[in-house]
Amino acid sequence: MKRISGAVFSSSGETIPLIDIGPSFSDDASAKEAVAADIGKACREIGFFQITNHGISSQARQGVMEQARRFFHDLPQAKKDALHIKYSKLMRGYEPSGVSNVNPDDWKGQDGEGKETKEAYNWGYEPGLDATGGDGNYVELDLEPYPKGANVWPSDEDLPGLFDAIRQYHSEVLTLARHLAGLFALSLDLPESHFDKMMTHPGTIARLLYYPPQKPKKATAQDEEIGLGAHTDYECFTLLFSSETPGLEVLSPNPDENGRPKWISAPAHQDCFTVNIADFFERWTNGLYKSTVRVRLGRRQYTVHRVVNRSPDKERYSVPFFFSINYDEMVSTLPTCISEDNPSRFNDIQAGPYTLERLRATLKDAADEYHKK
Ligand SMILES: O=C(O)CCC(=O)C(=O)O
Ligand SMILES: [Fe+2]
Repeated sequence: MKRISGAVFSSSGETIPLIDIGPSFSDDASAKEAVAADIGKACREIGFFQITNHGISSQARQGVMEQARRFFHDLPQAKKDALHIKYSKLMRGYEPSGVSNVNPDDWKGQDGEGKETKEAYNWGYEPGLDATGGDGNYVELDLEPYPKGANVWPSDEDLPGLFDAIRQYHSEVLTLARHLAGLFALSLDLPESHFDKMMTHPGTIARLLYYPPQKPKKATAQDEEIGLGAHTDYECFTLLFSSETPGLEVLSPNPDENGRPKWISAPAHQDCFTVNIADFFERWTNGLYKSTVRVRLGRRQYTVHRVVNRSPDKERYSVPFFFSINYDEMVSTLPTCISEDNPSRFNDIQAGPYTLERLRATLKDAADEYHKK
């Protein structure tokens, strides 16, 4: 066992490490290297960690949480329905429960009904959400240039202040994500600036998520209600902020004493962000950094994280931010992750088309018809 920044870290990955990234903002190269080393270790072992002293203002955090509550509670259903993702070919806007399942197994036996209870509101990068203003070359997931972004926002009359709160949150978190990308580079024996040229107009999808409290369980019910099924994320890494109702669960690399999957509940601290590695980065690092711990049991394969709001009376809200590089960027396996003994296991991939394909796979057939047109 090793203690990292106050958190108990077990080498078998039984807890989610907590890393104080404050020292990484100093000019002291060795302090930066030390934080990068802690991050690298967490990424190789479990692919999840939490960060404190991240620099995101409490105004940005509280502001976006307040807007999440207002979006799901105060906006009339008809106004939400007018923003339905079915009107957006990039799945921007309002996603009622039942429209998508991140785990395709969850469609089965549901008579076409989705199993997940979450509701979402999705948006993506636009230059106005980036503190740098972008480089003028943004292209979307489908590689089309949308100078103003493909987003669909509620009107300022319906939800005054929502756009401003989201703009502040998105731009602060994007600045942090670029900083973290530098630490990831250091942790992989690359210069800190290695990713800079690839994140001048980076794909960044974010969403407000709402998980209702658990309904009383029927005697006949087999399963608990799932907020968001077992899945991995698709991009480079995710930065998650949530309300204080816990719900995020991460699959342990070790099964429980009966050989069943063991889920670790992620603490929901108001001053922490949870960071996890996603599939694009796992491929890019030749599998060195884990987006997924897979446990095979019978015919089912369990993947790395899910959300179950177990509270009978408290709602959970969260705001994940999925960080990608520029969507038009094509990447080959990072040079420091390959050697003669460990050649690249993955083909070159382009960030936008890869992510779009993964997103579309979460939609049920009816919605697919629309989006695949
Ligand atoms: O809401 C959460 O806690 C996690 C959300 C998540 O895993 C996702 O949106 O991919
Ligand atoms: Fe996720």
